[in-house]
Order: sequence, then structure tokens, then C-alpha cells
Amino acid sequence: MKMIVSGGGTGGHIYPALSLVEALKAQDPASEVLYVGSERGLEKNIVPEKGIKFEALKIQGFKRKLFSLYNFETVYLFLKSVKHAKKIIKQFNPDVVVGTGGYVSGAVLYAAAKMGIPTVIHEQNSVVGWTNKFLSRYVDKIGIAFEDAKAQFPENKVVFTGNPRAQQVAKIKSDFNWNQIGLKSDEPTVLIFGGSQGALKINSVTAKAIPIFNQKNYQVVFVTGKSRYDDVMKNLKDVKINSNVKILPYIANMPEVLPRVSLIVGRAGATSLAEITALGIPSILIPSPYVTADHQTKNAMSLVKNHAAIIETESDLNEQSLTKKVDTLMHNEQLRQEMAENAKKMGVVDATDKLLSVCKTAINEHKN
Ligand SMILES: CC(=O)N[C@H]1[C@@H](OP(=O)(O)OP(=O)(O)OC[C@H]2O[C@@H](n3ccc(=O)[nH]c3=O)[C@H](O)[C@@H]2O)O[C@H](CO)[C@@H](O)[C@@H]1O
Repeated sequence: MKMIVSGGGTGGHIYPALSLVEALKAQDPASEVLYVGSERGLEKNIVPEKGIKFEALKIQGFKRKLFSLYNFETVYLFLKSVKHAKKIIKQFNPDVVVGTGGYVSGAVLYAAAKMGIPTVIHEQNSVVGWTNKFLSRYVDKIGIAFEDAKAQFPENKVVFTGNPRAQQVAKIKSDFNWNQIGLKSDEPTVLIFGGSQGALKINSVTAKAIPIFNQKNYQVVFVTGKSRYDDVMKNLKDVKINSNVKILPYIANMPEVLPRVSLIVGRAGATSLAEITALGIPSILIPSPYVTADHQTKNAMSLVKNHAAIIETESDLNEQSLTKKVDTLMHNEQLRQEMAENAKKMGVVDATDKLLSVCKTAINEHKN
């Protein structure tokens, strides 16, 4: 099969696309894949590092103030990107084009649909993103990861697939050990991170909590996000960091690391939640209040309702509330175990197989 995938901006859109590519390659080693991303997003580094052929489009998202010079430029760049995407698609000649969200997938999937090529989009969230809403009119099939998303799309196109990243993390045989990053290998360990880019409030509160975490009988791994690392470390220049605490800019091998994590503290991005449920990891979720229609709170509540996670609002978060909640869970292995089991029941660990089969259906239906 020849497949173009497109998804960009943040890890939540990129990793599901990469999981799909990995599964396709495993099923059909002769398959050919091209990833079309944006010049600015995280994908421009993450994708080539995986040895996948990559092309970039120059594109940007809309800003809230509709009639602004910036938004006129956005429309211009979108139209230019559609033209560029058509050229790339014509040259590569794919059997199917798959989009996993982000502005760039808007241009690529729109171009492919207009060229009469089979198209599939994947929506990771319970509240449908702007790009996928726009594309839903043009594409052939839509994979979803939350039942709530169904009613927001044309009914005849939707298939529940789950998030491909869930299958990828669930099947990994990890030989990762905490001592590879300078910690003790067999200590209970909390992982704190604010999604793929880090989050300002989570970073500032966690930084203030370091002197408290220093005293604990568990380990803390604090991931700041690549672009925020220097600021965090500058603020901590006079603070002692004990050997049970590790601060990192980014974890590139998350699927290997996650099975060793005792508790996650993080945002409620949909791809993170797919990983948490696929592996069965207890979590404290701090939804981002800055996303469309507050979708992270909705994402988080699906776990909270099933006693798989606890929620903390960003406005209530401070170093005392954080360390208290982490302590409660880290000092109660049975509670963690119960939350882990409840989370695992929600995992969709055959999501990639399902999405690949949706791609095949889209191709076959085009032939008939
Ligand atoms: C601010 C924003 O718009 N966030 C959206 C974005 O989140 P974001 O890009 O943060 O996505 P998620 O939290 O869903 O996923 C993050 C992904 O990055 C990986 N990771 C993270 C940190 C790290 O150091 N290494 C690493 O590999 C995680 O394992 C995960 O696979 O996309 C999600 C999926 O559409 C949405 O639900 C989020 O609302």
C-alpha cells in the first residue's frame, strides 16, 4: 500500500500517525509512506528522526480575531498549501491519504479529496477539532476514539477505532530501566509532564514543589517540554535537586518509559489518555483550560467517571495541592492498583488494526 499521512503541530496529532505507519510497515513491509507536515510543528524533527520520508508545507492556524491581517495571510497560506499538497500527492500517487489533525492535515486531506483519492481522518478527542470538522464533508471515512465524537460527524462515515498510539504502547516489550537516566531502578516513580510541549503552570508549580519532592521516599521525573527547559532550570538555579528527582526537557522514547511509571501527573490530551488507558496507569489530570470547547476536561472526565484518574483544575493547582495529591496516591499502592485496573479496562489496544482496516475499506469502496 502507498500511504500519505498528515498530522501536525503537537505530539497528540503526530504520534497516532506514526503508530499507524509503524503498524502498516509491520503488516506490509513493501508499503511506501510519505508524511506531510508543517514547517513549524514538532513533526519536522520527530518524523525524519524515525527514518520516514517527510515533506513540509508552509501553513499556520487561524487566530481568534477573525478579520485580521494575520488571518488573511492564513487563508492565503492555506490555498498555497493546497496547491503544494496536490503536487506532492500527484508525484507520490498514494492509494490512501490519512489525516490525524492539525492545520496541515486540513490542506493535505482537502487536496486529496478534491483529486478523488481515498481519504480517512482520525479524531483523537471527544470534542471534534476545527480541522476535522471542516474535512468531514470531503473525506470518505472518519475514525474516532471517543463515542461522544460520533454525533459531531456525518453518521455514515464514522467508525470507532480508538487511538492508534494505544496499540503501539500496549504491545511494546520495554527493557527501559530508571537507572538509564540516573535514578534507582526499582523505586516507585511519578512522571510529571504537561503534554507534548510542556505547560507553563504545571512547570512553575512543579518547580516550586521540588524542595518538597526532594524529601520523599519515591522518585519524581519532571518533563518540562523542550522549549521551556531553559526557563525552568534558570528558575531552579539556586535550588538543590536531590538524587530522587530528575528534570528533563523531553522523553523521546515514551512507549518504553511509560510501563515503568507508577503515577502520571499531566494534561488530559487525548493521545496521553490513550496511552494511560492502554497500559493501565493511575493519573492525576490537570486539563488545559486553553483548548477548544474545554475538550481536555471532557477527555479527563471519561477516566474520572470510571475511577481511573483524579482531576485537578489548573486554577486550584499549587505546590501544596500537587504534593498532597501525589502523596495520597504514592503512599497507597492498593488505590493505585485499583485505578490502574479501571484505566486498563478502557484501553482500546487494537486501535491501529481497526484504523488500517478503515483505510482498506476506503480504498475498496473507491474502486467499486
Ligand atoms: C494544547 C493542545 O492543543 N493540546 C492538544 C494536543 O495535545 P498534546 O500534543 O500535548 O497531546 P497529548 O497529550 O494527547 O499527547 C502527547 C503525546 O506526546 C508524547 N510525549 C509527551 C512528552 C514527552 O516528553 N514525550 C512524548 O513523547 C506523549 O507520550 C503523547 O503521545 O493534542 C491532543 C490530541 O489531539 C489534544 O487532546 C490536546 O488538547
